[in-house]
Amino acid sequence: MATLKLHPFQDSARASSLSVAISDYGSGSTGNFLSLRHDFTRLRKWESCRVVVSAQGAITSVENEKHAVDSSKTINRTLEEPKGSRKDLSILPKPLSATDLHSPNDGSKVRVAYQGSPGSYSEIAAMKAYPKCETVPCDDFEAAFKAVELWLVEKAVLPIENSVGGSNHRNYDLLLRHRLHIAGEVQLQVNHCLLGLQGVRKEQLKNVLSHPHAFDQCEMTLSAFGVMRINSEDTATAAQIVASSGKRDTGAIASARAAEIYGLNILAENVQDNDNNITRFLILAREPVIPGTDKLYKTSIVFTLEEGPGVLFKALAVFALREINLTKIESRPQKQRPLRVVDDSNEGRAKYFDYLFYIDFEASMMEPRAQSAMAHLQEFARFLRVLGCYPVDKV
Ligand SMILES: O=C(O)C(=O)C[C@]1(C(=O)O)C=C[C@@H](O)C=C1
Repeated sequence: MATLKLHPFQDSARASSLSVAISDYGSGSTGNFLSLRHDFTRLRKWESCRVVVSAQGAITSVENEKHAVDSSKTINRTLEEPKGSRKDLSILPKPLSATDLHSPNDGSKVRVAYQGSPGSYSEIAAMKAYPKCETVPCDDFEAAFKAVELWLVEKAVLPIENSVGGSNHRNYDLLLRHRLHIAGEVQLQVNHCLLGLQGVRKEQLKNVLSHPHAFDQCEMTLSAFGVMRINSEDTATAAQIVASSGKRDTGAIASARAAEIYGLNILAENVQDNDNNITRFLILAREPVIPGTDKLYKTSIVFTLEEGPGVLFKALAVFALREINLTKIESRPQKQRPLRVVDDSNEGRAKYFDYLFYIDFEASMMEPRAQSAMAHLQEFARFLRVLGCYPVDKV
């Protein structure tokens, strides 16, 4: 007997069976799949359930969990087996078949992982990129990366920068830690709404829940409003908590879609400080996009440089010399080697901080000027990786 805790990976409105992964994500093992035949149609997308499986692999009970969002990992499930019990051979990995791996080009049936709950901006971005996709909520970004790596989904969408708040640093670090490719970008106009329970007026609110980035984007509005801010995992989870708490003095900043999903009232629209509040998301995939020259392409790279005067200037010159426009530059500490010793000849040791440079430039890797710029950069970069070359998106 084993107990599994899972979230549906298929559109629960249609799912009659689920394929779930039971794996140790820490070791990066793959392919531990178990097929469950059960009618999960009453399980809503953001809910989890507890499934008890017999030694023969049959489902003996399915309990719907009351609380909508579970703090345990969405993707990382464990098989709890009582100590000393016989090994359950029926749950050994089932080989993937060609149909499991099939991913059509029209966007339908494409499964896209994102961090947060249904109604979050990341989910909205996934639906902008693949209107017919099946969106898969994940507890955190790490889980979204792993869902792609383990073939549970085809793509992951994650926010990387916002026109007002700037970069999402953690996601830059994750890009390097994992070996996924950037297969596209999504530019999304983010219009925040102030949400509350039905019949509540905005003057009644004492607390507002939301994601810290959403708070940053609504700084002036919230300061004028004088409410207590409470951080949540994402904006849609904030809306969900308000809906389930029943607290009339608590509101959320989230999308209009979140209001609809969780049955909240929109108390105010467009509460962001700047009308041009645009968040840029990256689409990650196991395979790179084969770049073309048919439309405008962007290339994202990351590199480190040797120590020396003007090295960053030289690195940037490889683009300027070829008239290649840079759209983003970001530097992040090298977590593996944050410091480098530059002089230990005198007393003490001179140490500099060691940085990684992330650059986005407007050119396709199919263009000779982009290829020669990379060859030129490689001459003095200690490390260089092309993260992806993908079509430019517009709002
Ligand atoms: O909280 C959400 O809904 C998200 O999708 C995350 C996120 C972010 O991290 O920047 C995405 C878009 C908005 O900028 C606000 C929040």
